[in-house]
Amino acid sequence: MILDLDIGNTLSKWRLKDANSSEIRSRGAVWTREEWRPGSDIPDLDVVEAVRISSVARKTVLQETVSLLRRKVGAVHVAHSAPEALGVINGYKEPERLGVDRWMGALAGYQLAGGCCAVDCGSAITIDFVLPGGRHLGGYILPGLRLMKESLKLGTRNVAIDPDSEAEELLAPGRRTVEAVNHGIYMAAVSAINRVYAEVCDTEGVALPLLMTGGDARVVSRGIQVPHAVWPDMVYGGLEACFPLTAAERAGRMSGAPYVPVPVSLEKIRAGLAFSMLL
Ligand SMILES: Nc1ncnc2c1ncn2[C@@H]1O[C@H](COP(=O)(O)OP(=O)(O)O)[C@@H](O)[C@H]1O
Ligand SMILES: CC(C)(COP(=O)(O)O)[C@@H](O)C(=O)NCCC(=O)O
Ligand SMILES: [K+]
Repeated sequence: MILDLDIGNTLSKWRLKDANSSEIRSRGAVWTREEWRPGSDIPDLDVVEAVRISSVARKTVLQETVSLLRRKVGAVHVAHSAPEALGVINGYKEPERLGVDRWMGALAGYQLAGGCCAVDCGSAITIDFVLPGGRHLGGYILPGLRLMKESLKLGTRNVAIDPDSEAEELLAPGRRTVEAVNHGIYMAAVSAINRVYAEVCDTEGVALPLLMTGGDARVVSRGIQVPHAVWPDMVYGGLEACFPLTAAERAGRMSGAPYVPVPVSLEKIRAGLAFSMLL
């Protein structure tokens, strides 16, 4: 079994993948905290022959996790942001400072779709661009839905957006504080993604496939008008691409990868942008 770990600022996600059949056998998440420990909802390490880790948590969390795992598992692979990997050139001036979850998403998106816009809606919302040919442009970081809500301190922090809500409902003016807050932050997230996508495609002269991941991807995606795909395992896809262990992975296949969304034409993207700016 292969254990894949995606340690975010809020949640540490894991999944167990069968090295022979490539099937995902189980998955789960625990709060990111001092140390990642095998426990009730975390897999039994006896069946694990290799671990792959993407972590944006504090260095000590990663160090402790790795030293715990190294005692029990033969192969522990830790992903790092690099100046170049798998045909993608990191756009950061200091490439190692790019969040490794963003780097994993960019690599996975590039492997799947050639160029892409990779959006990760977690504690933060990140929007990264990779052009066909592999140049990563860098990206945008904004607070995630939960962080935006917590920063307001209006006593609404415990009333989450219902992930099953329709976008239309969430974009309407709120008529109570909690509704005004939820609809406001939803509007902020959705309009930022729509706008950034259109602006960068316009500037670069290319309509890029849009891929979304993260805990809030499903609800945010309902407000995104252009074609896109939600890929919950996108960060894991980057781990598979960087550290291929199975035959399927060595052939470039990533578990749970979606069909590549066909973007609308650049003309349509530009028309939408002009319309929204009343040009
Ligand atoms: N069951 C859940 N528990 C906690 N957060 C959730 C849950 N479902 C959705 N979320 C949302 O997902 C976010 C965490 O998403 P995730 O992509 O795991 O973040 P990160 O990678 O930053 O840890 C939270 O900030 C919250 O808005
Ligand atoms: C931007 C992030 C906080 C997003 O993390 P997440 O919301 O997935 O927990 C993370 O990618 C990070 O710590 N990045 C380092 C800074 C940067 O990418 O520029
Ligand atoms: K994120």
